[in-house]
Amino acid sequence: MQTAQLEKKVAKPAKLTVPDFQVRVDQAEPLIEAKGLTISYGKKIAIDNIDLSFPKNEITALIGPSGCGKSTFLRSLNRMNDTIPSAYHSGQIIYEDVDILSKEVNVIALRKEVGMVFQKPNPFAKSIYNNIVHGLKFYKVRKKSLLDEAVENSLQEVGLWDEVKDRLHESALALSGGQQQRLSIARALAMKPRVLLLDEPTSALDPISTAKVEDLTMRLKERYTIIIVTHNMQQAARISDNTAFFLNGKVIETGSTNQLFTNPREKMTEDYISGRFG
Ligand SMILES: Nc1ncnc2c1ncn2[C@@H]1O[C@H](COP(=O)(O)OP(=O)(O)OP(=O)(O)O)[C@@H](O)[C@H]1O
Repeated sequence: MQTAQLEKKVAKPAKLTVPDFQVRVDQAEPLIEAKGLTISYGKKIAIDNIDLSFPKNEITALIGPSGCGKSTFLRSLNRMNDTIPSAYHSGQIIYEDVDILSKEVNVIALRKEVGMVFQKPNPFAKSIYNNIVHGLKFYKVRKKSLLDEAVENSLQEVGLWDEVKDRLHESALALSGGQQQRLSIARALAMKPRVLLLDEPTSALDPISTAKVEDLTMRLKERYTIIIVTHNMQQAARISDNTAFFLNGKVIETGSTNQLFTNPREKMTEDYISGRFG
């Protein structure tokens, strides 16, 4: 009942109506799809006419050498590039039959659906509790029982609840780096997104914390569609279902992770995954 109330409250914010992403299209494959996407920063083309789709409830890894456009592409999926004045795009990204790059799209509603976690853990300088409820309060969720429930559920989801339940009102900045990154994921999950974008989420973490975040990511795909940028090819091979290899702003090859790593179609993919460049 409480969860239903929470969903209702989060799903229907008073001012967010265009477009209504709450309409669920079950079994629609792919969930999100770039079509002829080009992104430039001024005259510099960072993403060059890419077509790429992301199956629902699967993990897709974006790999490629530094500067090939992986983060630019990832950020376009929830319109984070909007904050960069020189960024310009053409093409489409289709989600729920809507081109999310369209000017009419409500970007705040989009970012609730398509959550993002960054390379460095970035908890707010607030308590653990207030980190989790930050987005919900923005959506005018005020009832304490709903907020409490969201905090417990999302911390349980990332395996942090038992570690922090006795210090929810202490600063999130006192957590370890690995815990902070799981808190960042929990904060995104509290908004009940459908898609989770992870931009090198373990590159600042030690091996044990990395393993925890990898295990968590694999568990989360039951409920979320996950797109992860990683420089760590073992990580891509361990956790992803699909991999896209980027080079110079283009997707050179995409396919199942198993196929791409064991039997790449393209010579450039083979050279990259075997460490000949990058
Ligand atoms: N804000 C920006 N302004 C101008 N150019 C940018 C900006 N962000 C990225 N670029 C350029 O766009 C290209 C793609 O960068 P991007 O960060 O997307 O690559 P990446 O593959 O994610 O790299 P890395 O693996 O090093 O993070 C690079 O040439 C980069 O210098």
